[in-house]
Amino acid sequence: MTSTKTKVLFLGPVGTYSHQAALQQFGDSDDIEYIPAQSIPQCFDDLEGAKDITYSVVPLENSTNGQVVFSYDLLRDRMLDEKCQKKQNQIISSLEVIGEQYVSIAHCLISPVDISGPKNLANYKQVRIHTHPQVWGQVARYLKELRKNFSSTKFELIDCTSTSDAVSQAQQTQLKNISDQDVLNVAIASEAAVHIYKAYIVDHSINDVTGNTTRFLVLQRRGTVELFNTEKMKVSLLTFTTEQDCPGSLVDVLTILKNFSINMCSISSRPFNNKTSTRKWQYIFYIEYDFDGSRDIWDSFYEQINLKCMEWCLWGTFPRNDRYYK
Ligand SMILES: O=C(O)C(=O)C[C@]1(C(=O)O)C=C[C@@H](O)C=C1
Repeated sequence: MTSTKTKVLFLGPVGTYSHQAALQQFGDSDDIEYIPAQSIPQCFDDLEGAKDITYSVVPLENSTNGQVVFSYDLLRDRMLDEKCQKKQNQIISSLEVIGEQYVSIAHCLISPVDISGPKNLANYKQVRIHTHPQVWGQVARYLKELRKNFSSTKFELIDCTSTSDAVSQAQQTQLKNISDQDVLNVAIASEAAVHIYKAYIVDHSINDVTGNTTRFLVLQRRGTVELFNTEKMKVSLLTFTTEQDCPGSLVDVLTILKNFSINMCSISSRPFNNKTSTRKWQYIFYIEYDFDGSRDIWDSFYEQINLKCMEWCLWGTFPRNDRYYK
C-alpha cells in the first residue's frame, strides 16, 4: 500500500538544523513523513525527480557567515540549465519557493566519550573535529582559542555532509580506533544531535556570535500544491543576469524597483560559466523584494524586468516568516 503522508525532504540524518527547520515548517504530525537526504543537491534532485516527495527544506544563508553557497549554486545551475522552459527572457524553473524558516544555531562541541569538560582536551595529542563546512566560519574564534589554549594538541578539521552526520562520523571513527588513546574524534552540532547519538557535550554555545541564525527555504515542484494563502506580508525571490560589459545594466534593473516603489530586502551574486561563452567572469544576481498583492503593478513590473534582464527567473512569492523581524 502506498503511503498517503506528505513527504518532506531535508538534509539528514535526523538532528540537523535542516531537520529542525522542516519541523518548524510542517510540525510533528502523523500526516507528515520526514525523509533525510544525504546532501543539499539531493534535496533538489529528489524533489524534482521523485514525484512522491512534496516539499524540500534547504539552508540558504547564515547571519554570521552568509551564503550557503551549495544552495545558491543549485538555484543558479537550475536557472541556467538549457533544458528549462523559457518565455521570452523568463526562465520557468521546475521548482519554486513557497516558504522560509529561521533556526537559531547553538553549536556544541560533542564527544562520543565522556571527557568531563573541555580542559581534558589537553590529554590528547590529536583532536579531529568533524562538522559541516558551513560551520567553520561560525566558530572561527572558538577554534582559534582552542589552538591557543591547547598548544600541544594538534587539531584537524574534517568536513562532513551535515552536523548530525558529523556526530555519527566522530562516533564511528572513535570506535574503530578505540585502542588509540592519543586521538579524540569530536563533532560540532546541535544539542538535538547529542541526544540522538547519546553522545556527550564538551562545550556549549560555542558559536562566535550569539543569536547566530540560519535561514532556510521551503521548495516544491512548480504548481504542484496550492500555495499557502495568508494575509501576511510576502517576499519574492528573483534571479537574473544582465548584459555583460554594458555600463549601468545592473542599475537599470534596480531602477525598475525604485520606479515602482518596491522595497528590495536582499541582493547577492554568484559567478557563473555559460557553456556558450568562453568568458569566465560573469555574474548572476539574486534579489528579494517586498510583495504587496493589493498593488496593481506586477504585470508592468515584470514586463520591465523582461526588457532589462538577459534572463530572469521568479522563484516564488512566499509569506515573510515572523522570525525575520526578531
Ligand atoms: O548540517 C546541518 O545541520 C544543516 O542543516 C546544514 C547547515 C548549513 O548548510 O548551513 C545548516 C545550519 C548551520 O548553519 C550549519 C549547517
